[in-house]
Formats: sequence, C-alpha cells, structure tokens
Amino acid sequence: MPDPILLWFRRDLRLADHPMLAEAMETGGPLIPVFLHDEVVEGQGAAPRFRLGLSVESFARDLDAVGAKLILRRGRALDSLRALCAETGARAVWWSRAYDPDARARDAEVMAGLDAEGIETRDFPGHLLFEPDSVETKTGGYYKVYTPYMKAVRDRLPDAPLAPPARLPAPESWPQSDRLDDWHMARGMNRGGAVVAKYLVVGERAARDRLDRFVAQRIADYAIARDRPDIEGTSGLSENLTYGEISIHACYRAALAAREAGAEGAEHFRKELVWRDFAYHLLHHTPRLISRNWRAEWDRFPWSEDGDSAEATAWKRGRTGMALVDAAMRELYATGRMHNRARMITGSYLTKHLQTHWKIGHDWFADCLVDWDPANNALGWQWIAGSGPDAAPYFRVYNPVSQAEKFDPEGAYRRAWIAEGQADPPQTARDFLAAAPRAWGLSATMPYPEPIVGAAEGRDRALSAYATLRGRAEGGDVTNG
Ligand SMILES: Cc1cc2nc3c(=O)[nH]c(=O)nc-3n(C[C@H](O)[C@H](O)[C@H](O)COP(=O)(O)OP(=O)(O)OC[C@H]3O[C@@H](n4cnc5c(N)ncnc54)[C@H](O)[C@@H]3O)c2cc1C
Repeated sequence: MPDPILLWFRRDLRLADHPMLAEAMETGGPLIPVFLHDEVVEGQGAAPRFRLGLSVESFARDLDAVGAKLILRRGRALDSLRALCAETGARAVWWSRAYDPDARARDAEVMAGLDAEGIETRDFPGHLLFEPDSVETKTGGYYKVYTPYMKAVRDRLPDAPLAPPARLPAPESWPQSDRLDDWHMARGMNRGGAVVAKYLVVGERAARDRLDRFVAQRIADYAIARDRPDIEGTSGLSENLTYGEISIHACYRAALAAREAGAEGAEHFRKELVWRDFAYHLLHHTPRLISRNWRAEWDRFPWSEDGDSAEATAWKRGRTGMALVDAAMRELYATGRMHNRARMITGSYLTKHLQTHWKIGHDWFADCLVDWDPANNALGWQWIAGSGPDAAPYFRVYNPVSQAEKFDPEGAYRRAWIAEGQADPPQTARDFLAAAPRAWGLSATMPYPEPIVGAAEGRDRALSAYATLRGRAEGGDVTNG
C-alpha cells in the first residue's frame, strides 16, 4: 500500500468543488483528513471559533459518510503534523491556500519544517475565484481600486464543478484523534452560544440548499433588496463561504447561470462575489490592511483608541440611542451576523460620530461575527473609515437617521431588535437580551437612551477632525449611501 497523504483541512470544509481533494483522489492512495486546533485557531474571536467548531463537526459527519475520519489534533501546526507523519508513515501533507498574514506565517513555518525532513508539502487553490497573483495591472502591479479589478477579471470563467468523492481510500489504520467536545470551541460565547446557534445554517449540504433557495427566490431582486436590512434580500452565504462549506466557484457559476436565465440581480450578486476576491487580492499584496491604516497619513488622525470608553462601550452594547445603529449592534450580538448596510452605518457611526479608531470596531466584529473573514472585515472597516484603498472618503458621513428612513422605512428592523419601549417585544429583541452578558445590566423595561452623539453633531465633529488632518475643511453628507 502506498504511503498515506495527510489532507490538512482549514477553511475548506467541504467535499465538492475541492481542488486538493480531487487531486488527492487521483493518486488512488490512502488519504487521512486532518483538522488542527492550532495557533491560528487559538487566535480567533469567540463567535468565529464557536462557528468553526460546528463546521468541523458537520464536516466530520460528511467524511464519515464517505468512509473517512477527520483526525483532530491540538497544538502548534508543525508539531501536530510532524507527529502525525511519524505515526502514520505519511510522506506528504497537502492543504488549500490561506491568505491572511497569520495563516501565511504558520504555513511558511510548516512548509520549511516538513521540507527539512523530506516530507512533501503542497498547497492548492480553492478559497478564491482567482489567485491574487494571477490578476495584474498592465505594469505588473496589483489593483488598489475595485472597478478596474472587476474589469480585469470580468471575462474569466469560474472553474468547472468537481464532484465530491463517493468514498475516500482509507489507511490500514486510523491514527488517534482528539474529541471535538474536549476543545470547548464554544467556551468564549457564554450565554450567547445557544441564542446565536438558532440563527446558523451549518455545513455543506445546508450551504448548497441556501444557494439554491437564494437563486430560486431572491437573486432577481437582489440589486435593490440587498440594501434593506428589514427584509431578507441577500444570500446569507458569507457564513458558509468563510469556512469553505461551499465553494466560491459554485456561487459564481450560479450567478452566471441566473444572469443567463435573465435574473436581473444576478450581475450585481456576481460583483459582490468579486468584492470578496478583491479583498483577498489587497490583503495578499498589502498584509498591513489587517493591522494598520492602509494610508499612513491616517496615523495622525485624532481617533480615540480606547475600546472601553463610554462611547465605544455604548456602541458595542447597542445603547448609543441611535436606533438603527443599536438595532444592528444587537443583531450582531444575537445572531453573529449583521446586514451589509448596517455594517457600513455602524462603522461610520463609530469612526466618525464617535471618533473611535476603526481597529476597535474591526476587533469587535472579529469577536462577534460568525462570518468573520480576515480580508472582508479588514477591507470593510478601512473602507468605511476612509483609511483604506478605494475607500469611501472620510467626509462622507452616513447619517443614521436618514439612512433609517430610507432603508428601514417602516421601522421593522429597529423594532425587531430594540425591546425598550415595546409592550410585547418580538423574539429577536428578546434573544438579544438573552444573549447579552448579565454584567451589561440590560432589560426590556429600562428607558431607551437619548443619542450619545446626535446625527448632525457627529457629522460636525467628524468634519472638523478631518479638517485638522487635511489642513482644510471639506464637506458633504451621505444620506443615501
Ligand atoms: C465594516 C464591514 C465589515 C465586514 N466584515 C465582513 C466579514 O467579516 N466577513 C464577510 O464575509 N463580509 C464582511 N463584510 C462584507 C459584507 O457586509 C458581507 O459579506 C455581507 O453582509 C454578507 O452577507 P451575505 O452573505 O448575505 O452577502 P450577499 O449580499 O449575499 O453577497 C454574497 C457574498 O459576496 C461577498 N460580499 C458581499 N458584500 C461584500 C463586501 N462588501 N465586501 C466583500 N465581500 C462581499 C460575501 O462573500 C457574500 O457572502 C463587511 C463589510 C463591512 C462594511
């Protein structure tokens, strides 16, 4: 029997459309799927780690159904893989590429360490539509602006579908595995875990069903409906894409097919999928996107960097008194998700009205989002703050009152999440109160606060701070985004 290959799964927890798995199947030799609770997983926020645990559990079941086991190990990736190679006789370790700086540093260390011992390492595409280095400007550089990036990839086709394996060739014996329960992936969630779990759609099959439902029922209206937090107008697939429960190529193919069939919103959906690739393109070329102002001149901006200030605390707890902002922050805490427009409005309110550094919002999202994605989150925050590539100009301040009038015209989204002032609050609003830590001291009967910073006052504050940075005043108000 040939030596087994270790297939190290990370953000690619699916069987279909999986380049590494498809190629491994062609070898005909035994395959040992592995998932590691390593230094990168250790560094993740509470909600992403919790959600990752559920994805791993689901994937292990799917592997079981095709005659394989998912071997779990905890510890530094290089140590775990070395030990597994020694135990199983594997002489090759394969994985699907990752692009964020922490994962890249880990992978480089693993590659060097295993190569030194004569163990073959190979990495594969699978997480993105187009590999970041495969898209270049005419002068051989990388794109900093979305529109020309989109133009450059517009005519490229997605990969053809790869069928899931019917059965994985098994090794003569399976190595010992940790028990997933012993990893306590939900530990950071406290009482929020049970609430957030109600809103999740986990695993490869559920992700595929979600895509099919979206295409059948919502993609046609997507271009307009996607902007309304009060209706279910988007796909919800970010939660699945981030763990690789569905391939981005499958989503892209579905978008192209729907467009071909005449669905109006399909082209817009395709463009959003390309935003995800663009975020990875930028992160790959400028890893500082995640940790520092992408434009260094923003280092001089007088942002508050106190994540525990009264203002930042009110923002995190959904108690700013600005109803659309608070509804969104509560949706985030109770469901682990937030509507895209609401992400922009809460981000603008934090960085502009509350003059608080985008990193504080970025880190809070990274702790609370079940769809946390290192590239999308960083690009989203730097975009809204004004410090990023292709960013919304800082002087564009989202007015949370007029945004609410436009995108939540009946107040349904705000009522869904804010219990205070309602005689019989809906389940969603009660879910938030059930998820929120007791130490926050929230209840449905307490008075709803006055705005800590009003819409106009916040805009003036933001613009005068911006003027000190630029040395001149600029003006403008975004009421329609
Ligand atoms: C401050 C801020 C933080 C964000 N953090 C994240 C994050 O951690 N994880 C994440 O996946 N997205 C993030 N986004 C982007 C966007 O809000 C979400 O992708 C979207 O809300 C997910 O919902 P959906 O799957 O229903 O999206 P749909 O509208 O159905 O879009 C389909 C897919 O396209 C991609 N996409 C859509 N919008 C964007 C966008 N603006 N940028 C990049 N990709 C996009 C996503 O993969 C999404 O799943 C952030 C945006 C902002 C402004």
